[in-house]
Amino acid sequence: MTKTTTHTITLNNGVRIPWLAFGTGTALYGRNAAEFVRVAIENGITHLDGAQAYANEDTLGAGIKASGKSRSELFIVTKLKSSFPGKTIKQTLEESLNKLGVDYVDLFLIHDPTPARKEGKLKEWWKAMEAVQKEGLVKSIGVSNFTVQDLKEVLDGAEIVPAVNQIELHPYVWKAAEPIVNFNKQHGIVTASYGGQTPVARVQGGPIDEVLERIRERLEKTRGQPVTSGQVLSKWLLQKGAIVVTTTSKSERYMTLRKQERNCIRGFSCSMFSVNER
Ligand SMILES: NC(=O)C1=CN([C@@H]2O[C@H](COP(=O)(O)OP(=O)(O)OC[C@H]3O[C@@H](n4cnc5c(N)ncnc54)[C@H](O)[C@@H]3O)[C@@H](O)[C@H]2O)C=CC1
Ligand SMILES: O=CCc1c[nH]c2ccccc12
Repeated sequence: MTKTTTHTITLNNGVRIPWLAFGTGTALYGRNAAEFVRVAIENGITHLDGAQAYANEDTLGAGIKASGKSRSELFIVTKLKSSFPGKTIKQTLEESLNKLGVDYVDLFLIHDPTPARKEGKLKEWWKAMEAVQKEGLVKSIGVSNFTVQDLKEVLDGAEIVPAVNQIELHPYVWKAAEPIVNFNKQHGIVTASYGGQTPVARVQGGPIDEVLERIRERLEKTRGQPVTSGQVLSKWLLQKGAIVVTTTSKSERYMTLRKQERNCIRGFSCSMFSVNER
């Protein structure tokens, strides 16, 4: 039986969040995610990143059920959609819990601040997020795609500090992201990253390709085992103190978490992708 990942980062409320998350957006957006989720959990992944906007919370729930894991063994995340006409934030969450087949989620994020920012409702949305945590429908609340300005507005008067700010993070956005990562850290907010594989998955031939290949070759030589560029990028994220939210629609790419966990603890880079990933 694959050992589940135990490498975690501690949130500002003492909750421990597994460092590696399987995402059900992007490659799995609007698709049946059940089998991918089940295989991810079978490979030891316990942190599952979902969203109301991904149109697949029901199949995320099906994959969780098919995994046979107990609720307490998993860290389940969903995100508040940007528009919910005629509904309260609590009502959208209750719909998510029903689709996921769970009584609570471990982390509930505001997915995108844009609509609330435009309507001057960021504080109002955050108060509603605080309320659902107090009611026990979620263990932790956080945000996603928040700027420093958005965070300052929410923190002014907040009873609960966001536990997480999930943002796009990889070397190509570091100049813009660094101030947000630093602000997160200064305020006890854990940075979760998405898009971490962009330099190899979406922007080949970019300016870091050469240095990425030099690092990959050096690690492969010193470690005496195959190393992928994706693993180097994951390690870069870990060194920034970030949670790594990634995904794949090719379940054969999974590396067992035992190998990843062992490599991570040894300070080696880790990725969900097989060592044959190119
Ligand atoms: N909060 C938000 O607004 C957002 C959240 N997310 C979450 O993060 C998750 C992961 O986001 P991604 O951008 O997909 O993560 P990512 O940047 O880690 O990319 C993963 C994708 O890259 C592909 N890949 C990896 N290595 C590759 C290689 N060497 N060559 C070609 N392709 C390669 C994989 O097959 C997979 O489809 C999403 O599923 C979602 O759950 C994603 C975007 C926005
Ligand atoms: O999370 C993935 C990117 C994203 C941000 N907002 C939305 C809304 C609908 C689908 C995907 C996304």
